[in-house]
Amino acid sequence: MNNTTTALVLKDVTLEYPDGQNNTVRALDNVSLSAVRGTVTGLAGPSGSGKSSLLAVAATLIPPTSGTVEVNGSDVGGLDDTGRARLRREEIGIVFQQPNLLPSLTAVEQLVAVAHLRGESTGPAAERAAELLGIVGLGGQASQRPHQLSGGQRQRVNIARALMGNPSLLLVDEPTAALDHERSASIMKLLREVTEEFKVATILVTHDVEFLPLADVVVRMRDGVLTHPAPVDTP
Ligand SMILES: Nc1ncnc2c1ncn2[C@@H]1O[C@H](COP(=O)(O)OP(=O)(O)OP(=O)(O)O)[C@@H](O)[C@H]1O
Repeated sequence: MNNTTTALVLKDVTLEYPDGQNNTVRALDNVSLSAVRGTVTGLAGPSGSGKSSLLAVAATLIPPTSGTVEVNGSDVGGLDDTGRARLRREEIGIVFQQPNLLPSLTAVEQLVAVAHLRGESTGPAAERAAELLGIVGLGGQASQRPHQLSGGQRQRVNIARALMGNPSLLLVDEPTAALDHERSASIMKLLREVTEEFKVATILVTHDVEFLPLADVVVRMRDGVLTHPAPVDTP
């Protein structure tokens, strides 16, 4: 691990998808963006503007058509599949809209399963998992399975799970889409707190402009083009 303070650098990233008719759809158009550890970057923009595509490229799940992606100092373009998978495991936490927890596992087991994938042994992993669940406010729910948790609690498990690998970059896609206002506000507050506590660079895609002021930087997308940092109170 390089431990740079800038966890993500996208330089002139363009992403084109085939449209199925010998043409392409340009989802990202010359996007340049960097994200610093300990800060939240809010990413807003209308449906279809390219926000999920940007997260997928940053997550190293989709290679860009052109441009470069650096995660914690490593040039992703120079890595093979194994190298990218390792980088993802070691540097990137992902929180999707739906928590996608495994129905048969307890909250603590959801987190320990991630550690097992990284080759860690159960004892220290269970200790770290319990600590993380405490931090996200679920100290008393460690033995509960997803169906015994509320939507907000499930999203908290999801966030704790994403932090389990000690990432430098946390990519969060519409984390409150399925939650009521009060739960949304507390999830956003939690994301702010863990960003500072774990010194992750958080990129937060949200439709909910009400929560954008909690971001340190707000960027907006339109038609694949990034509108560069705007004041957080810009409507
Ligand atoms: N797998 C794909 N194949 C072809 N086109 C795609 C694919 N995924 C996305 N697109 C297109 O790329 C553009 C950007 O889509 P993207 O999902 O990144 O936008 P978004 O801002 O995340 O939208 P939303 O807010 O609705 O999730 C859109 O025109 C979309 O139709």
